[in-house]
Amino acid sequence: MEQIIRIAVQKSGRLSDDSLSLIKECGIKFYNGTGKLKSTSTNFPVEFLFLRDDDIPGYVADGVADLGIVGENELVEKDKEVLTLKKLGFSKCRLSLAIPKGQEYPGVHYFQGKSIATSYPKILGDFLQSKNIQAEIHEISGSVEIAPSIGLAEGIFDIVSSGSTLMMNGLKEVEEVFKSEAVLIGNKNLADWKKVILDKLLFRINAVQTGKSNKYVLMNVPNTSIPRIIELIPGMRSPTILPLAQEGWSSVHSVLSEDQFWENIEELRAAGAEGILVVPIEKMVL
Ligand SMILES: Nc1ncnc2c1ncn2[C@@H]1O[C@H](COP(=O)(O)OP(=O)(O)OP(=O)(O)O)[C@@H](O)[C@H]1O
Ligand SMILES: O=P(O)(O)OC[C@H]1O[C@H](OP(=O)(O)OP(=O)(O)O)[C@H](O)[C@@H]1O
Ligand SMILES: [Mg+2]
Repeated sequence: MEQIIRIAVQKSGRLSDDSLSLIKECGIKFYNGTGKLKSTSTNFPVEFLFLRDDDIPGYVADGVADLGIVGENELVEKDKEVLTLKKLGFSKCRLSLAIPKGQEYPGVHYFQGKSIATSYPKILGDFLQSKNIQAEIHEISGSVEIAPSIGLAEGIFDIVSSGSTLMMNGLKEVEEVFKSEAVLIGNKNLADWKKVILDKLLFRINAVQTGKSNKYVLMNVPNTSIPRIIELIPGMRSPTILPLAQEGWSSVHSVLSEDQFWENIEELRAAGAEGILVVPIEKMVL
């Protein structure tokens, strides 16, 4: 039998598009037709399981799936024994306490004796305990923001990203408790041959992530400025310098992180750089 590993990804929701894009950017091809809950890649030894995100930590802990992509919020809430292998940088959000907009908020003791609706009873319970607050946790599975307006609870504890769902429901965020993003998780007892496949996958993910956080930068520079420009943009090893057709000028190429580019842009121009182009990098292997 061919040796393949299983990766659990969310079937549809806030994680699924970015999870599938990352897999595709890693050059892994698979068929993803609607309704198909299992798919084997045609060019990488992996099978995908498309699941509810709630089930992913448990499936990975039990070894039904070897790897999974899930939000840290769900991972910590489910409290399963798995390895966190890599932060993936998407589906960033936070878990926060919120109360009706018109209420005054004197501090976290506001919640003493109150009722709070949430889909994250464990994370909320741990937070309240750490603050020595007794509150009634009312677990509901979705549409948590509706709870105060229908008299179900006095406050809520739920996912916030832009804050627009809170605003639309007359609520305000008062305590940020937990920051989350998507992570790649793995079973704790992967066989050695599975670890070999995992290493290949991590290598590809790293190349995609490093590419995304860097830019290829090209600029025209008078030759007299080249030493100063090299100081400003050292590049991976050192910049490439090619002569322009016009005497006394060169084209300087380098790889920079986006932040570094913006930090140095004024100095680059002051040093005489012009015609500066910034180009995205698809993959980068250091
Ligand atoms: N508004 C948001 N912005 C960014 N990330 C989010 C947002 N909402 C949720 N997430 C992240 O994406 C994960 C999945 O969110 P989603 O709303 O798709 O979950 P779900 O409704 O529980 O899906 P499922 O049907 O798979 O159980 C969350 O656990 C969280 O990590
Ligand atoms: O701060 P915001 O940008 O408004 O995002 C927060 C909302 O996003 C998620 O719900 P989603 O829209 O995914 O719907 P769901 O209830 O189906 O999970 C989450 O449950 C919040 O309700
Ligand atoms: Mg879910």
